[in-house]
Amino acid sequence: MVVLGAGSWGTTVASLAARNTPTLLWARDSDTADEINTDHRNSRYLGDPLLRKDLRATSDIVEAAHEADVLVVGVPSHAVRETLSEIADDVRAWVPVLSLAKGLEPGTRLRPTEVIAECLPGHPVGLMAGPNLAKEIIAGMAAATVVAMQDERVAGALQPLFASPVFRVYRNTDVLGCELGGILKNIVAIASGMADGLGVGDNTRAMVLARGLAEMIRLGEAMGAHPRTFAGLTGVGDLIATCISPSSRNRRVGEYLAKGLTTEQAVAELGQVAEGVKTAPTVMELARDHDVEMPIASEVEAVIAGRRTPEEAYRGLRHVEPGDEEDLA
Ligand SMILES: NC(=O)c1ccc[n+]([C@@H]2O[C@H](COP(=O)([O-])OP(=O)(O)OC[C@H]3O[C@@H](n4cnc5c(N)ncnc54)[C@H](O)[C@@H]3O)[C@@H](O)[C@H]2O)c1
Ligand SMILES: O=P(O)(O)OC[C@H](O)CO
Repeated sequence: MVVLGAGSWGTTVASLAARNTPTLLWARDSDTADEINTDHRNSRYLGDPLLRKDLRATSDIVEAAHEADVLVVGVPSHAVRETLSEIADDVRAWVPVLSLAKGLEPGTRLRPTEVIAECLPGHPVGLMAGPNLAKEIIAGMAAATVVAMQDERVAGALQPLFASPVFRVYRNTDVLGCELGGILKNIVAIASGMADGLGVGDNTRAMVLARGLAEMIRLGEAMGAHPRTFAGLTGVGDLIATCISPSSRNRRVGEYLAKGLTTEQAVAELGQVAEGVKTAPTVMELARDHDVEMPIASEVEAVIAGRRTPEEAYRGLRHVEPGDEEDLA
């Protein structure tokens, strides 16, 4: 297996896979690749935990592409096209490709699996998503994930490559629903972080999660996803993990914004990717296209763009007329 992107999640997934199959991780910078090969650590992104000793790393992306019998794309959404365009002619035909990214491509509004399908036509494409905070998984804590792919036979062959006694790998054929769950929960997590930063209380936080989920289902259904998918690991599961975890980068961005940092300052303070920041405006474009109301996402987008403070956003949400709770569509 080859994993592209040696950030927190790409490295963690590569280390999980190395337990089951020979795995090569591509890192953009050679220092990271050297550290993984010699110290079996990625201190910049994961701190001290040891990676599998049999995980190999390289900073040569073409070498990595040639070796791939399964290709896992672990770079952030905005970098998927640029990364794959470097190796489009080097990946063997029919190699399955799995995305780990939880954002939308700015400009095109495409999901990572759609970008992959454009860059590598003819390959079976899917994704892996779920409540998967890298720091917990690399520390050996138990978790579950979902491999989503239209071709169940290929998905079934991929499941055991990532599994361990403490990492359960499910499968799902609703690629759109699973991918949207991972993308949309990041925006709700920013709202949840703002709630934490403002000290608004747990009832409000729970309301944000529940009504945020309603927005996710509304947009998902309008785009053609199965609403039931949002009740699973990639929907409510990932939403809960991201909204409550102190280590979630998206939640932390919300907290920094509530403490008065600008978006630029919050992102700089984080030093890692928080996909919800770049994805929120694109999600609002999709909501308008599909004529779907997403008041929480709309307020988050306004705060990120600097048009509102977090206090004003929460005050604004109080003016949303509460309708029939069951009317998700
Ligand atoms: N960290 C997690 O717990 C976690 C869990 C599940 C999914 N994800 C998703 O995985 C994706 C990657 O996130 P991460 O947490 O590993 O991010 P990260 O911030 O830890 O690392 C980002 C990685 O991407 C690389 N990168 C950044 N810009 C690039 C570019 N233009 N071209 C090539 N490479 C580039 C960096 O060098 C780094 O290796 C995101 O979409 C994220 O939402 C993360
Ligand atoms: O740290 P975050 O906010 O990018 O979230 C990481 C994962 O998506 C949680 O499943």
